[in-house]
Amino acid sequence: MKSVIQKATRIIIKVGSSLVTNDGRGLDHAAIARWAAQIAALRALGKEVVLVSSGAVAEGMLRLKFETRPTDIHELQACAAVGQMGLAQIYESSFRAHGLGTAQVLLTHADLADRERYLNARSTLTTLLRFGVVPIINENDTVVTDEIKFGDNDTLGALVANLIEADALIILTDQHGLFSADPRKDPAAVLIARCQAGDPALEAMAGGAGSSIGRGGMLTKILAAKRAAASGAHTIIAWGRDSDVLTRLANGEAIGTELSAQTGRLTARKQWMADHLHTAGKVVIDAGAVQKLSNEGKSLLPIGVVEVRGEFGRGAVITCIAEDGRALARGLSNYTSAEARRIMRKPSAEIESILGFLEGKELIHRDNLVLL
Ligand SMILES: Nc1ncnc2c1ncn2[C@@H]1O[C@H](COP(=O)(O)OP(=O)(O)O)[C@@H](O)[C@H]1O
Ligand SMILES: N[C@@H](CCC(=O)OP(=O)(O)O)C(=O)O
Repeated sequence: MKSVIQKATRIIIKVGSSLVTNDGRGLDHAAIARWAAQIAALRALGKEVVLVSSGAVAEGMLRLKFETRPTDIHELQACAAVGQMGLAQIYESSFRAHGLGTAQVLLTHADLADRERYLNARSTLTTLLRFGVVPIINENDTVVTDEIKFGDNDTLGALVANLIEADALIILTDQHGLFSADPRKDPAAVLIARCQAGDPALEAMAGGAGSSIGRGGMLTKILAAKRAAASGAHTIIAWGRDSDVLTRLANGEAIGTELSAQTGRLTARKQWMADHLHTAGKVVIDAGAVQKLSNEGKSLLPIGVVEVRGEFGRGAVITCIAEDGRALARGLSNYTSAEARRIMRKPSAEIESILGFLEGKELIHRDNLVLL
């Protein structure tokens, strides 16, 4: 049977500060070169990869000659800004050696909390993947304060997995995976090879960060796996210093800890939509569209829409109703209510000339549609 990583086509890989900066001694060029080579190999297998990299603060501290982590938020932010330049430079040159381009994406909490910005972040990331570029993500530390920080990149990695509906999240760290207790403190601790993401028993095993370099520790990794599982992504926690860790995973080797998601990607999305009680708007669809949706499992095209009710934005959950008022389905709209009114009853080939752009030839794609 194929492993989670063999099956995955879209993978988020998160690397922690201690790995990236050689425990705070400075950017680990050799390790970064090895990850770049392995990610190039994953891409050659047809997999899309997004890298979430920590290390800006640790690298900036070194460059600005801080012996200990500053407590002043602005000094920390200055470190992050300086260190991020180092990260961008080393990733760009390491991937370039394999003919791959990189793109820097710095995100804040506000970017993912606001629907419009969330959708923009999603479109940009998927566009970068389409261009064959490797997005390198970090938190935009220079503009966030403590209260609105993701705080740790394990959480950010999981949110990115949710954002672009990745199949898997690989968290590389300085331990071989999740142990029954913190191995730095308990020599009898044993590696947990497989478990279910979200199992509350795991939280009791995980402690905080093992060094002053890392932020999250194991608990944030366990919680990240739970969050990733909500959109159907499986998580692997593995030892990032293993020189072939990513290729071994891609070859189906069972290394590290696998935290499996209980629901598949599509099911998770459809469940989320089914749970959405308050929908922003409604579209009335004709008999032909009712047939396509209910009996043929097809997408909803604008041509089958006869009326748009309420106001909604792109990406809103809307309800599809038949002309007799029966609610039939719920789904994510590719267009705003105003745009939907302009393209309803029109063939999809005309969308671009009417609106000046094309978000999709469907008003609701069938992957984003759940029948009621
Ligand atoms: N149950 C556990 N299993 C493995 N590591 C644990 C556990 N509990 C706490 N840890 C600690 O978590 C550390 C990894 O987290 P962290 O230092 O934040 O790394 P990273 O920079 O990779 O995010 C390990 O070095 C380890 O000491
Ligand atoms: N944005 C911060 C990341 C902090 C962080 O989450 O560190 P880690 O626990 O090592 O993944 C930085 O680049 O320094």
